[in-house]
Amino acid sequence: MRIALLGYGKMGKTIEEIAINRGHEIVLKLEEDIDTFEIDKMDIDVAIDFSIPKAAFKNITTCFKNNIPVVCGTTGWLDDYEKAVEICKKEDAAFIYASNFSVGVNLFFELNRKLAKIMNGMKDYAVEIEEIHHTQKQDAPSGTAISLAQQIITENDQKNNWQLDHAEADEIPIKAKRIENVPGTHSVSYKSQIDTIEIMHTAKSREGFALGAVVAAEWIKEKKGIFSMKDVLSDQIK
Ligand SMILES: NC(=O)C1=CN([C@@H]2O[C@H](COP(=O)(O)OP(=O)(O)OC[C@H]3O[C@@H](n4cnc5c(N)ncnc54)[C@H](O)[C@@H]3O)[C@@H](O)[C@H]2O)C=CC1
Ligand SMILES: O=C(O)C1=N[C@H](C(=O)O)C[C@H](O)C1
Repeated sequence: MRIALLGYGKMGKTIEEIAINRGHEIVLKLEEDIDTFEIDKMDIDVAIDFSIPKAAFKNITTCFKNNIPVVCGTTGWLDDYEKAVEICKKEDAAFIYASNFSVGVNLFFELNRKLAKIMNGMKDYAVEIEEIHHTQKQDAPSGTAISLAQQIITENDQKNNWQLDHAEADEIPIKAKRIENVPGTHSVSYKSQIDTIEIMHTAKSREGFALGAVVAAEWIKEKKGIFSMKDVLSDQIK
């Protein structure tokens, strides 16, 4: 596959290594405005966007307009997600966004959903999410923490929203910590006066995120439409 990397930072470089090992070719390493490249002439099979929040929407929609399928892992731009979906449909293109591409976190999402269902109505327990990332991260809370909160909100009759740090009774508090070199740690805890129930995912490196993004790119190459990582992993995660 001929892959365009939209964003060539920590994730772009890890994806490059894995993609080449899987027999793909990197034909573009974008670190600036996408308009400076004639991507319509580059014969790109799939674009993988791990850039920055303010560049993601333009990168992605430029690809849709040039009939290039997009895998996007950039977080912190989701206010424009619905607009991107509309453009994708209008252009008959293909799109996968995931706040987290690792298989481990997608298993963790399933666990979170099930635990949220069990804990719904357990009034002695207060739910809380914590995420820890490296100090260069531009957005807070992490996209993964927002996905975890949205899953809990779907299952929990008492919670309608999430809030960074201090939350009202109907909100889930998310704590975001920044510590040098941490690739990504997420926990969901339910605390009562007498005990705590906690689930946690700890990424040991960026390899899982990058491998998931390359697998998603291989999966979406010949498809049209809007997909999720759950679609990509449907054979593995029931
Ligand atoms: N969904 C997932 O599984 C994961 C998502 N992420 C997200 O991916 C994004 C990138 O993460 P990192 O690689 O760690 O960040 P990074 O800061 O190392 O890399 C970002 C790159 O984007 C480039 N860039 C700046 N302006 C650009 C533009 N207009 N077009 C294209 N590229 C541009 C920068 O030069 C930089 O090289 C973040 O939003 C992060 O939250 C990170 C890890 C996993
Ligand atoms: O910025 C990162 O590094 C990460 N971002 C993603 C997020 O915001 O959830 C995924 C992963 O945790 C690493």
